[in-house]
Amino acid sequence: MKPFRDSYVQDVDTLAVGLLQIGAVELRPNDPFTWSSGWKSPIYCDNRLVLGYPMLRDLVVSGFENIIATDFPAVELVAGTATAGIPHAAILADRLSLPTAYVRSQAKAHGRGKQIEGHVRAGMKAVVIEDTLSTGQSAYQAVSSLQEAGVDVLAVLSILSYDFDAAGERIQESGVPAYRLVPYRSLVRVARERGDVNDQEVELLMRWREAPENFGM
Ligand SMILES: O=P(O)(O)OC[C@H]1O[C@H](OP(=O)(O)OP(=O)(O)O)[C@H](O)[C@@H]1O
Ligand SMILES: O=C(O)c1cc(=O)[nH]c(=O)[nH]1
Repeated sequence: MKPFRDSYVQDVDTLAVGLLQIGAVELRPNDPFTWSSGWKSPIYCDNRLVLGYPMLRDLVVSGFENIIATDFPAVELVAGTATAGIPHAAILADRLSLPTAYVRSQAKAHGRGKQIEGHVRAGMKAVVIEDTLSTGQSAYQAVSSLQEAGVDVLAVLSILSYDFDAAGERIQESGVPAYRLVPYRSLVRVARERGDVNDQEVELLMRWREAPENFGM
């Protein structure tokens, strides 16, 4: 199975330019970011900012819609990862007139103690919406939770993926493919073309991607 899959009619460069223009991408090689996985990173991409730009937001949701129309027309549920996947999942579900739900990183410690919020039935065909795929832990934990509830997860759709080998292995193991609107390499290429980064920074960003777990150690 090919783990990382491209979107179809989505214009990757337009979307990458959009992310760069709104300042979603920040480089801090000398003061690394700490990621959700605990990894240290010279780059952070805050795709939550897309929510404040309706045209860019529309481009994202249209990109997801194209993937579904082409490869998963039978989808019955659009599930978001908490928290950053939730708004995109809700907008997409609204467009497709489908139910939406979201998956917490952990079951709630009070109330009904749920990890999956929303009405989910066993046998439903679903896609999982994620904003950024790094190690894939958040998205594929959501996939496992949904599968435990009997949901048939067809794919994970994200705005950006770093396309790490570690994520690729996780995807292969699960058998659920990951589509991304902007692959990391495209983001870096477009950033270089626009002059957002210089050749030295491009080299750092590409070298870092090969062994991301060791950065800043
Ligand atoms: O692929 P992974 O290694 O899991 O990393 C990616 C996840 O990390 C971020 O979420 P974060 O944990 O920061 O929470 P948020 O969505 O609530 O902002 C991001 O929104 C993804 O969900
Ligand atoms: O892995 C993460 O936590 C992460 C990376 C990134 O670039 N952006 C983000 O929101 N989270």
